[in-house]
Formats: sequence, structure tokens, C-alpha cells
Amino acid sequence: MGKFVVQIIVKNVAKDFGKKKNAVHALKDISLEVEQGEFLGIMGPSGAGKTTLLDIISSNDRPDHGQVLIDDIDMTQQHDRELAKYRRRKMGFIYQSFELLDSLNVQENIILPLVLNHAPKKLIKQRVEHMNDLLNISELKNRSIDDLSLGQKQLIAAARALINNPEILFADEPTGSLDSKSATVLLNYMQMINQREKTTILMATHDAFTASYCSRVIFIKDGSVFSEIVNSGQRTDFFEQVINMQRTIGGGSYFNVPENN
Ligand SMILES: Nc1ncnc2c1ncn2[C@@H]1O[C@H](COP(=O)(O)OP(=O)(O)OP(=O)(O)O)[C@@H](O)[C@H]1O
Repeated sequence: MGKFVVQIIVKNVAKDFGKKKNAVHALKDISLEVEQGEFLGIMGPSGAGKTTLLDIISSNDRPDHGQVLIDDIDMTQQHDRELAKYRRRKMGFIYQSFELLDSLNVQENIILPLVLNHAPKKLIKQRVEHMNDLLNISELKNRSIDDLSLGQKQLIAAARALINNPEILFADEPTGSLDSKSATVLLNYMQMINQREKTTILMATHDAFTASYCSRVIFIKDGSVFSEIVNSGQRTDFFEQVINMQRTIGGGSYFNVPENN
């Protein structure tokens, strides 16, 4: 058995948006630990606080209260410049909104994290070819971002997030715009880098199939952790467990679970 190293500690994190009477308590009191090499799913009804939690763990946003420790570093005590450096070196992101740059073509977008890290040209070429083959996107390389379909944009965003072999990958609805075939390709790839390269993955999703690739799923509701389930190894069984927990937690049609009747 490998040894388990806790990589991420979230302690009593709270975050409000807005002021006083109009304040939205996005996160009320969240504590959790993530081991190095985990593939953690974050689920919960719309507005539960999933994106806010990812933003705070990845230090894109600061909590009002509480702490986030990564590799024993208290991220909440670091200056913005340090955090930006840490994100660039160690983290990869697949956001819901893709955040691709229209002024650059597909290939330029994909290699951006390596260019920003001043990676050697040879390595950039190697890595981009690897990502192109893997996600089957080589014929898109000279296209402009505006011409891509939503699903193609999502794949390009995934390629960019993964190109510098991040230690921690943050993914917010990474399969939301993909057809089931492309979703499966991306999920298999995420699972592979998780298993082979021990990349820690934190992924927010509404989709039970997508979540079934995780090693553990936490459910948040109204800004707090509601429950968690652990994958014992059978993806189809885990899928059922996810569906059952979604039913228990409720959350309306957005969750897309057929009602029992
Ligand atoms: N910048 C902001 N300003 C004001 N309110 C915000 C902001 N960001 C998030 N919120 C509110 O915080 C709460 C949590 O939002 P968050 O996006 O984290 O939820 P979510 O679980 O990711 O939802 P979804 O599944 O719909 O993406 C929501 O009520 C949301 O409206």
C-alpha cells in the first residue's frame, strides 16, 4: 500500500458575498482534508457553494474566515504574487467558462501555461503533441477560439489545464458541454493522470456519471458539507451510490435525477 499524505486542509472556511441584509452565505463552515493523489468529487444542488469552494481552495478567492493549507503552506497568509506563482507552477484549471483567450489561436491557448513558465521549446512541442493525440484535437490547432463549438472549447480548456502536468487539477463541470463520447475520453484521461502521475483532482459536477470516476465524493448543501461517499472500486456501484445520495439531498430538477414514484 502507498502512504497517505494529506495535501490539502480546509479548516472552518466561510465566505459571504454582498453586504449585511443582502449577504449570501455561500460557504458557512467547511472543513475537509484531501490526500495527495485523491480524485475528489464535489457535488450539491445549484448554488450550494461548489464553485466558491474550488475558488477558495485554489486561492483564486480568499475566505472571510478559516484557513486553506496546501503542502503545509497556509495559503490564506500568502501575498497575491506568491499565490499567482504557486497556481502557475502547481495547479491546473478547467473552468466552467473555459477562460480561453480569443486573441490567441487554439495551439497558443493550449501552450500558454508552459510559455508563462518559460518552458523550453522542445518540451512545449512534446507536451502539445501528447495532448493533441490524447484528446484527439490536433486538427483544431490553427483554428481561432471563436470558431469552436462549446464541446471543442471545453476540450481545449482541458488540454491547457493539463499541459504542464499540474500537481493539483481543479475542474468545474469539466464535462458539462461535452457529448458522452468526449466526456468519457476526458474522464478516462483524468483518471489515468490521477492514477499514474498521482495528480490530485478536485472536481465539481452535477453529473452522476462524471462523479462516478472519483475516488470520493463530498456533497455540500447550503454552504456546509452534508455527507460523503467513498468509491470502493466498482464504478457502476459507485454511480448508484451517487444517484442515491443525490435523491437524499434533494435539490430539484437541476440535479436531473428521476423521482421515485
Ligand atoms: N461573485 C458573487 N457575488 C454574489 N453572489 C455570489 C457570487 N459568487 C457566488 N455567489 C452566490 O454564492 C452561492 C454559491 O455559489 P456557487 O457558484 O459557489 O454555487 P455552485 O454550487 O457552484 O452552483 P452551480 O452548481 O449553479 O454552479 C450562490 O447563492 C451564488 O449566487
